[in-house]
Amino acid sequence: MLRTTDLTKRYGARTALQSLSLHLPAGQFAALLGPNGAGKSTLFQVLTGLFAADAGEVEVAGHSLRRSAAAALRNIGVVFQQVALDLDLSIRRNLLFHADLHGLPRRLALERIAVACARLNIDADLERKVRELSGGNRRKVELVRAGLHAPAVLLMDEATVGLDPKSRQDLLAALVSDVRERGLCVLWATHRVEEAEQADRVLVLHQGRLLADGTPAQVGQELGGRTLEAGFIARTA
Ligand SMILES: Nc1ncnc2c1ncn2[C@@H]1O[C@H](COP(=O)(O)OP(=O)(O)OP(=O)(O)O)[C@@H](O)[C@H]1O
Repeated sequence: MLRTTDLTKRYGARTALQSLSLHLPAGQFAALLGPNGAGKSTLFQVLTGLFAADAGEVEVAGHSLRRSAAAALRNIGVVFQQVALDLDLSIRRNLLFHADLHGLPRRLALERIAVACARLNIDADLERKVRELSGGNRRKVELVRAGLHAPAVLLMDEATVGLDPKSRQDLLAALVSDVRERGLCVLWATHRVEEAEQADRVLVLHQGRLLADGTPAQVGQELGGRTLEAGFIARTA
């Protein structure tokens, strides 16, 4: 579903991604675990076409990002670290704007907005301006927006920042059901080991390279720790 082959990205003399090759199938919830500066955001910027890679290939749902960018990008939903909503528009207007960009029929868009907002408990606030919402609820609007065009691949960069424990749990439950029922492929960038432990698979990124790849238990062992956290800290500190 999502494949990178020998992906390399440099900023001047600094190499942020070094020959990174990954394959994530449909129906998998993968955590991209890396310390600050590992290259997680850079990978997302390359995957979403914001930056061109210096070398290597990206394929999304069978479409090459280089040769068929529009088709590849149609299959990606993304939540970046920074909030990117129009603060002076209501939740509904922000979401409809995104739906229009993707050419979603209005009735379908309204239906998906209603269902997704109810799932994350922000349906009572649909007409409120985003400026009036708490940081956590703004985050939820971004999450709804990322999934509105039903992408095959969802990229989440530190998606739970600002969410309280209950909201974090709701979000994870909603994602897991999309992964299991709809075959969604999720790549969840985080530096929180406890979040990575809930994923089907953990990819550990360090200094732009893949350090370990497997189930949370396998990766803990591969990194030589008694737990995933111990191994992660020992090898990336
Ligand atoms: N625009 C830029 N110009 C120069 N160097 C950059 C730029 N963006 C990132 N870097 C460098 O590239 C490397 C990877 O950074 P990146 O932001 O991708 O890491 P990250 O894993 O997302 O980190 P964090 O968890 O802190 O967000 C770091 O060494 C960073 O300093």
